[in-house]
Amino acid sequence: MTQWTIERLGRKGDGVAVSGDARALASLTLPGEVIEGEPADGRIAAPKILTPSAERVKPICGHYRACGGCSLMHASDGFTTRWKQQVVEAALAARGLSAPILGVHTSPPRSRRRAVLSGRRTKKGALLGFHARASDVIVDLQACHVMRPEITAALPLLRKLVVVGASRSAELTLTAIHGPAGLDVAVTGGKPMETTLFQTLAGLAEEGDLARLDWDGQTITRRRPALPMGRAMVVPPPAAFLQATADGEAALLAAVRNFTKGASAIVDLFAGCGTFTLPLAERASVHAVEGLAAPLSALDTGWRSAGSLNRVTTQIRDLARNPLLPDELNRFDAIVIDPPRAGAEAQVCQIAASDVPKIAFVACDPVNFSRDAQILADSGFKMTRMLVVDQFRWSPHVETVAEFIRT
Ligand SMILES: C[S@@+](CC[C@H](N)C(=O)[O-])C[C@H]1O[C@@H](n2cnc3c(N)ncnc32)[C@H](O)[C@@H]1O
Repeated sequence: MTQWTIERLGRKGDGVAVSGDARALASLTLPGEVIEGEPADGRIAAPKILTPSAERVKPICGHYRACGGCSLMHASDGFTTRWKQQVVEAALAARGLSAPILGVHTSPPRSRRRAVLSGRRTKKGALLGFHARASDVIVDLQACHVMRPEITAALPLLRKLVVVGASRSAELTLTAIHGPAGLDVAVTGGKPMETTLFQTLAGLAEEGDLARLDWDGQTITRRRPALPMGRAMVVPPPAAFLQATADGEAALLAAVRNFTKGASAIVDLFAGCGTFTLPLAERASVHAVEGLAAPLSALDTGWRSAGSLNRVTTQIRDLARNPLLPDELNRFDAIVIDPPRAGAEAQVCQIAASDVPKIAFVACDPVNFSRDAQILADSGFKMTRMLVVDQFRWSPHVETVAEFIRT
């Protein structure tokens, strides 16, 4: 058997194992550990740990070895916090950038309010859970330490949905969101709706006391699954993007409020359902721009029913193909931008050419964020401070919110 030493963790949390000139990835390992194993396709699937790291802890979840939902549960919280901060610092340093990091905000266990699960029918019933590591096999989940307990408690009900609604070959995607009204479940990839299936689904929605059940676009609403966004209440479209934990959202929002302090006209780019727009409208007018019509419509309805907020306007626009131009941006005194993982290169180039004095930049991919940050730095913006936010505890994901000020 070959012995390897783990040099560091790669971006997806796997150990980079080194033996002489050879390199391979080894899951569930930590830097400095000596392991034994043979690689296949560049990966040591089941490494034997010969010298464990002092940062190694016993994973608290019985599914951990198999389930791909988590990949850093074998590391101490202190290690993971430092590692996530280093991931951000290294991505920035690769572009010659740095900024004071105000801290790392980590969401507590069992706080994930939005979970995307996979389901498949079997001869005996159904499999429901996350995929196994680097595999399309579903690990049947009985317990979970990341999701809110209300979602975990609903797993038997969700499994029933898979049994009645999945055809043998297809895999269902079930998005479960927990909010003040209860559970909001959206299923895609299911059998086509017909009368008997509708009656069964309505019965299951009642049995599980679901607030809403959406089946490939057909919706059973028992209660409106409204979520607070500042003083407004918003009913997001089924399976809508939301910040993964309420606690992480609060940390991001506090930073966004702080970084846009004093602005009276704000543009919120990639606005979604209004996570930032509606709270910011308590003290400024906000123009919300987003590529999808449904979340913007939910945002607008939430703003209208809240009543007492400043003016909010909305615009559906593809900001990758058709970014807001400098002339359009210059009527605002602050920009909030929260793009998807790919970042916002096209939009950031236009911001760089504008006169807007400050930006609150929320990002979920440190490498793409660093590319965009460099464009801003090259055009005279200074990255003055940032916060690292870890809403995906025990996973390699890391988010940031940064302040940019034009110098
Ligand atoms: C990371 S989410 C942020 C949403 C919102 N700021 C929030 O915190 O809930 C990114 C948003 O960008 C939108 N989006 C993705 N690609 C887009 C594009 N090319 N143009 C405009 N919006 C886009 C998505 O629909 C999604 O709402």
